[in-house]
Amino acid sequence: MKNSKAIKAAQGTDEGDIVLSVRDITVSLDDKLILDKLALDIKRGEILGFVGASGAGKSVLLRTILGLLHKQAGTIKLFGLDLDKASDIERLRIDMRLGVLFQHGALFSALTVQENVQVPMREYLDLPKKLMDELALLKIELVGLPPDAAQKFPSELSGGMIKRAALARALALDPDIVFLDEPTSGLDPISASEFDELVVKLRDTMDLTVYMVTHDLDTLFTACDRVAVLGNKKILVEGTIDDMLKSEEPWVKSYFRGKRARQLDLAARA
Ligand SMILES: Nc1ncnc2c1ncn2[C@@H]1O[C@H](COP(=O)(O)OP(=O)(O)OP(=O)(O)O)[C@@H](O)[C@H]1O
Repeated sequence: MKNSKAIKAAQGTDEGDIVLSVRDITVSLDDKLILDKLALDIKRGEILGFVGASGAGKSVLLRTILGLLHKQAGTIKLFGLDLDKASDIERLRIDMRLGVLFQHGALFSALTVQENVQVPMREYLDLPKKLMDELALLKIELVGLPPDAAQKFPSELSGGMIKRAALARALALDPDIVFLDEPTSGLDPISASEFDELVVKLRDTMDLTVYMVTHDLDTLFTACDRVAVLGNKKILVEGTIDDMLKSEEPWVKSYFRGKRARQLDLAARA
């Protein structure tokens, strides 16, 4: 366990500590059932790693939580509020407390890094340009990018810098929870591990809650407090890495006790 916030996150069962609560979510796309009465909670201050086989429905769940896909049944509560019952203004306030880093960074290629970071500010806030410029520079610095990255276009950045710029944009409104969709995919192992360290540091300093879809075993072993595994349209298993290592569920067993995972486990315990 990484720090006192993570310990608190692991202990907290109080309703107020649950940032996101998903119950009995059912989603069908093109008449194909993708998620079937799925349930999941994420507690304040924790880093939840979300894994599952390719095509299991991780992105579908994320997009459903964010309101980008329609669900057939179930409830999604963010900060204790049922999204189906939220008024427009409540929904807007909730949206302002969420940050999202989509797969592949998804920066606007025609905008500089600074302008990309300012997109959520322009969407939700009415701030003078000078203040927005200062805020964007603060976020750019926060994610470890040099100040001269602000005026660069995404095509001028390395893969690791693109992820950091996308993270800066996700943090633009000082969110309470960030959703990261495979943030380390495509990065070399050193950049990936630096990105993981950054996420942990931001969680510790900004009191963030992190929901991270990932295939990256390094990330799961080193950065995540808890892991949830999606399979058979539901959460198959959830718990700590130790719980994953003890699980007899076949997919979980082969994923977490395969050769590569065993090497990482030994390294983490050394
Ligand atoms: N908009 C859509 N319309 C129809 N089917 C879709 C749509 N989006 C996803 N699907 C289907 O839903 C299933 C789950 O896809 P999803 O992208 O959520 O998987 P995933 O677990 O995120 O996979 P990966 O790890 O490869 O990113 C797949 O069978 C996919 O083809």
